[in-house]
Amino acid sequence: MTELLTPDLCVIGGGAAGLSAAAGAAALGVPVVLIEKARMGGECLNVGCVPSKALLAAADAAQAARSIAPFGVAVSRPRVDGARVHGHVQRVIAAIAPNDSAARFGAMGVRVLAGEARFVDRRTVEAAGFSIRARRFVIATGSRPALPDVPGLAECPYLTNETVFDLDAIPARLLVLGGGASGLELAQAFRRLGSEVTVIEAGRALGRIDPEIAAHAVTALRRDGVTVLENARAVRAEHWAGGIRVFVAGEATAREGSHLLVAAGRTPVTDGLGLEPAGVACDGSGILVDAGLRTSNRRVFAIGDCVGGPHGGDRFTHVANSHAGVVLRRALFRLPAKVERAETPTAVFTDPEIAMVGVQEAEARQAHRDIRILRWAFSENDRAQAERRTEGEIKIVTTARGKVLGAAIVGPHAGELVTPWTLAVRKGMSIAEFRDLTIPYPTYSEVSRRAALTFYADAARGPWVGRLLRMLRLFG
Ligand SMILES: Cc1cc2nc3c(=O)[nH]c(=O)nc-3n(C[C@H](O)[C@H](O)[C@H](O)COP(=O)(O)OP(=O)(O)OC[C@H]3O[C@@H](n4cnc5c(N)ncnc54)[C@H](O)[C@@H]3O)c2cc1C
Ligand SMILES: NC(=O)c1ccc[n+]([C@@H]2O[C@H](COP(=O)([O-])OP(=O)(O)OC[C@H]3O[C@@H](n4cnc5c(N)ncnc54)[C@H](O)[C@@H]3O)[C@@H](O)[C@H]2O)c1
Repeated sequence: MTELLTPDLCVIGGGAAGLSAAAGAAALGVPVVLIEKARMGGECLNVGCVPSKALLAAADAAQAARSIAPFGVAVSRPRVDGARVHGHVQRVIAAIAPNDSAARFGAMGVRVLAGEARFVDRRTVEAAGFSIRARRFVIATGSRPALPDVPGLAECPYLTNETVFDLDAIPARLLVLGGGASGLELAQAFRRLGSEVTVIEAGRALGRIDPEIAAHAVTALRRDGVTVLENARAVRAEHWAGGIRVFVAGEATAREGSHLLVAAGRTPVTDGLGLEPAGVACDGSGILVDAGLRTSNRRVFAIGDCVGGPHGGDRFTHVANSHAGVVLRRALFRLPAKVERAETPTAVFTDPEIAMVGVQEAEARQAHRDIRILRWAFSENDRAQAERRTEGEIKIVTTARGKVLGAAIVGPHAGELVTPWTLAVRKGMSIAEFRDLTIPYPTYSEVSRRAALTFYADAARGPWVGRLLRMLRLFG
């Protein structure tokens, strides 16, 4: 017989989204049940952000050793030990895992159930031998790697983000299918760890990023020795004794690799959830929600990677976290909260790093009659020169009157540098706020102020400034 639980909130999925929702509710003293069928921490901790950034850190260390001579320091050529790199990645996961553990959430007051959850009707979920009849439900079941429709691919041995971090040897020749954030981060990491890498991308690499900004990163990958094929649609894949071959439209010879990594987008996890008896609508893009993340069943919300439709598709951990905040305000406090997508920054952790927030140039030109583009190059930044990290630029989009619409940065610490611009977009701030800031010297943050100052460069040389200065001279 199943035991009945009647919490205020039942959260399905213990990844970034579900954990944030459960922790926030528990902090308010709300009775919560959290159901996770696999590993607590979900994708980000186990097979996403954390292992990929740990792998990139190892790769950057190897690259730093290779690039050390101009500093006047000599070391022998780095030797990469795949098994020890794997050990490093797993130890980073293990160091963070206690934060997401069932024990920690139990101590917060969350009732954690290990099992697969399924709706049996509009108000009841079953899992791990329990029936859960909650006031509100939050679906946070995430996404899985999509397998593109390429003949032969399904029959080939291929890696995805779910298996690539299990490798304890560096692949000799890695083919990467997909040139999005996953594909390029991992391509650069494996190249710097010693693999020969070819990226096969059907459209433009980093196609979601402002093209000028993306070009810096793609050029840097090519300089590292990664072959990046753009407008290259994979049309067939085959497995042979020597590895894997991928045929690209318009190319006579196949690309060959010892390993193939598929990083070609995501599919929401909705199967087996009982969405039909729950009265929750979904389509191929994910669970359909309103701007406040409520599904077609008013008691049920969806957050994180599983969200589809016009309010979904931003598949990032920080988006999952902010979704959780919206749902807690709506479900617990009944406040009219909604997702503010324009204020959401994104970052890609290639070297040089990329970060963006708000409206980018192409979109701003469509929406506004007159815009200003402000830039500053990292090669004009003293700290960047001192550290020999001069690749990249900051690009700010404002209205003609200087209201900040968006920012895109490619260069060292871009992911950190984007935060004041996120605030500016959120608060509708003027570029004057950056002009008037005092920033410690020498820091990378100075690129933000220097870009802002260019807004006034023409005005400073304008005739009225000269007239004003001549008039002030009359007073002594
Ligand atoms: C290689 C890679 C690198 C990434 N790097 C970054 C990055 O640097 N920064 C960033 O912001 N984002 C990054 N992301 C994206 C980020 O990992 C995801 O956006 C985020 O993890 C989504 O969180 P989620 O909670 O929605 O889903 P998930 O983390 O997938 O969690 C869903 C959980 O639900 C569970 N579940 C599913 N169905 C059921 C069920 N029926 N019953 C019970 N449990 C269930 C699953 O087991 C899973 O644990 C990266 C992704 C990849 C692939
Ligand atoms: N730094 C970060 O925040 C970070 C890092 C990695 C992943 N992520 C998230 O994870 C999600 C998945 O990333 P992703 O890179 O897999 O997806 P993506 O959708 O960003 O990129 C997939 C790429 O694969 C290409 N592609 C698809 N089918 C193809 C084919 N047959 N031949 C050639 N190319 C093909 C697409 O054109 C696309 O450019 C993204 O939503 C992203 O938000 C975030």
